[in-house]
Amino acid sequence: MILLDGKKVSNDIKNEITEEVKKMKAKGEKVPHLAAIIVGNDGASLTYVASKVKACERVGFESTMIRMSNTTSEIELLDKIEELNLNDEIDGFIIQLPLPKQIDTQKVLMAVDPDKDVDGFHPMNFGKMALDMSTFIPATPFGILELLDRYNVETKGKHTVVIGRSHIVGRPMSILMGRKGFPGNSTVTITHSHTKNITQITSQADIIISALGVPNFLKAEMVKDDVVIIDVGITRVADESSPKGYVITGDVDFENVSKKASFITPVPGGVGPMTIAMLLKNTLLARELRHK
Ligand SMILES: Nc1nc2c(c(=O)[nH]1)N[C@@H](CN(C=O)c1ccc(C(=O)N[C@@H](CCC(=O)O)C(=O)O)cc1)CN2
Repeated sequence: MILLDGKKVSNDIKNEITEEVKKMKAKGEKVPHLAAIIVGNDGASLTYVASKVKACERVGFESTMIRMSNTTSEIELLDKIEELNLNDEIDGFIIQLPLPKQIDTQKVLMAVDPDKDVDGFHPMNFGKMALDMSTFIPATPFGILELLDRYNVETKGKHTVVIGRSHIVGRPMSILMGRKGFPGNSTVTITHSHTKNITQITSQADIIISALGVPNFLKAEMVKDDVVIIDVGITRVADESSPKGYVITGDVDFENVSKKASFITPVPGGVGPMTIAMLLKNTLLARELRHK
């Protein structure tokens, strides 16, 4: 079994981006600038945004974090987005999800200038991705592609089963794994909460990408030998014995499934760190596109 080490690969990517930024600085160019809007006080979201800011510092990007209260109205958020759309200093920005329930997420994401949409969530960028056009690919799916690529995991002609159909991971992942090219050329099945007899499907999969958010959902008896496992689950499970009071738990019963797998991502240290690294890649791309 080979561990798909997202922590290591994300570090490599950050080092590569750092070199690019040094070249930009040497030429007197302005470095990429990422902004992140966070609405409310969700602990996990605050951690992720803090990691994004820290990652920007590490590679030499500029960053701006914008905090808005939990009671922010949709109009207030749309005004802030328009401000960032028009701010020439900002190359790309994200709105950390999930948003409080008074805000229509889809409406807000559609207000982002597609050229600054480094999360790749705007319908125009999603459509371009589905049509194999060059665009911003959402960071988590982009990170999974990069991991498969760097470990040379064969995807052509394989049966990929995606568990979960979220707009952030499952849906884009199912499109990307079925597209022409590498990684891709896979035959894809997407499963969700209405899928009947999921074990019958997962047990035929060569590659399983699980983005369900149910800790330890995927058991050893649900997979075949030599399966490739990508675990996108990052649920905080209460655990008084741990210093933080919780442990990050994936969708996959790692201890038992790893005994059958050919490749597997750990949680933590797999897909999560890749998400941050690929956001930086998208921000670099946004900078390049705006100044070419
Ligand atoms: N606007 C966005 N919102 C959200 C996205 C996104 O891509 N854009 N994805 C997730 C959260 N997320 C990034 O925002 C994210 C999740 C997890 C990690 C990560 O590094 N996880 C670590 C564990 C971290 C911990 O201790 O909590 C790991 O898996 O090793 C990074 C980013 C939803 N919202």
